[in-house]
Amino acid sequence: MNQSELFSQIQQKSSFLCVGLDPDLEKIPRHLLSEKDPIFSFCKAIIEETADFAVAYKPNIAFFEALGAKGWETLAKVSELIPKDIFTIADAKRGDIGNTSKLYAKAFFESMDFDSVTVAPYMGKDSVSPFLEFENKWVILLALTSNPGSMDFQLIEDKAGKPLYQSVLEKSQEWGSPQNLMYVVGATRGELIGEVRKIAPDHFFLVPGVGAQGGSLSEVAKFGMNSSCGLLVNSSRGIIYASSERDFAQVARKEAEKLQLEMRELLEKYL
Ligand SMILES: O=c1ccn([C@@H]2O[C@H](COP(=O)(O)O)[C@@H](O)[C@H]2O)c(=O)[nH]1
Repeated sequence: MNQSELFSQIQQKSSFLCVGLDPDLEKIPRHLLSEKDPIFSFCKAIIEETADFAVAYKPNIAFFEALGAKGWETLAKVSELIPKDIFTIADAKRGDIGNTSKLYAKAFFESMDFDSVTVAPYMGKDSVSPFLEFENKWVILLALTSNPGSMDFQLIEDKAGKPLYQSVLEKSQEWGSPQNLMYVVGATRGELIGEVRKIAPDHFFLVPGVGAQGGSLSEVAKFGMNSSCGLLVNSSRGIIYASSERDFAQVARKEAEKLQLEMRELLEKYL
């Protein structure tokens, strides 16, 4: 999916919601545990109920690979289930020497047909470029993450007072373009989202951290939206674990709809 197709989905659905699929056997409703593949049944129900409001799904690979070979099979089945007009993100946070990154890219873009994969910038250009070589696929580079530990490295300033995350944004724009490179920017970072937007005016941001991590959707829109929206705002636990009972999928639908209604207003306000 290219940038204008993504923007057109956002306009059609009046939504920039990404539903995060973080299925944990210890958290999914107990009645599903008797099913042949409880994680698949859980994700299927969530996707079916939330697809009207979502423009992206983000399976976090950790929750699947923790289950071994079976988890990878489930991930493949789940990714095939996502409607084709909805953007898919493999949240895998990969990146290694070029030779190895090439195989990570093949895993997510060829063996499975994800539109994008999250990548860590730490190993530099040759670790990121192999992902960028795939046509019509996206790298989503970690820039300013939502967790408290982002302070440890990302906010450290160089001698000129420039924080590391800003160097990541500037340097990486030499590797990819707004057509194949997005950035992870945490919803918990408040006004700093505006600083990121100044450095990367045309790139899409994947913004995790609303809901369970306490980030504010209205602040994200205020500081981060551009003329093509430029935002995919993720909520995982706030949607998928809103109920742990038999009604979990219907309650997830209500939570997704609530976010979409807020997003509709924000799109009307800022676009
Ligand atoms: O900076 C980051 C990067 C990735 N994540 C991931 O997004 C979801 C957030 O889940 P919630 O339940 O909505 O908090 C999860 O998969 C994280 O691994 C992030 O939170 N922050």
